[in-house]
Amino acid sequence: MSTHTHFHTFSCACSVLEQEQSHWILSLDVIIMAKINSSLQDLILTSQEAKQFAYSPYSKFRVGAALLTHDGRVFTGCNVENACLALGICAERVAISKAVSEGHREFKAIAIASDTEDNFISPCGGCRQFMREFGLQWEVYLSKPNGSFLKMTVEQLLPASFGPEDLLK
Ligand SMILES: O=c1ccn([C@H]2C[C@H](O)[C@@H](CO)O2)c(=O)[nH]1
Ligand SMILES: [Zn+2]
Repeated sequence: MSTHTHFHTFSCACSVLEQEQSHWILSLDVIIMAKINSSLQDLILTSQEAKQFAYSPYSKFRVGAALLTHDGRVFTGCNVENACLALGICAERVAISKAVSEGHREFKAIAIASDTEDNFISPCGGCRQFMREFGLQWEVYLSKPNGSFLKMTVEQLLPASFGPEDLLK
């Protein structure tokens, strides 16, 4: 009898512990998600800040990008146009080139910002290929000025692509 009571008490304590544990795990999940969301918001905000430096006197179309590396560094870029119009370069390629030129080739995500309110700013075909060079499974955040975004992978943006592996065959 006493063993049973003891067992009962123990199992009660156990289920309370389990509940507490799952509560903590849930809370931790919420904290982790909140952290991921806030760092994502940060990345989008950083791309909006980078947009301020856009040199786009010809198109008057400002674009900013913020690239997050595997080791947590962020490289920014803006579009840089030229009187020889064809020489202009996109924000995304500036950010990627800045990172690569400082030894970073592994990327987690890139956020892109423009002033367009009606649609999520989408990277041009050239930039998609430029991103693809450094992997297919990383994230591209196409954003609007209000901070809303569309999340896509490089592969979704450039399916059936040609890449560095194809040259090794
Ligand atoms: O995703 C994009 C789309 C456009 N542009 C630039 C190129 C050009 O300077 C201007 C108008 O196309 O915007 C970017 O930098 N990134
Ligand atoms: Zn581009």
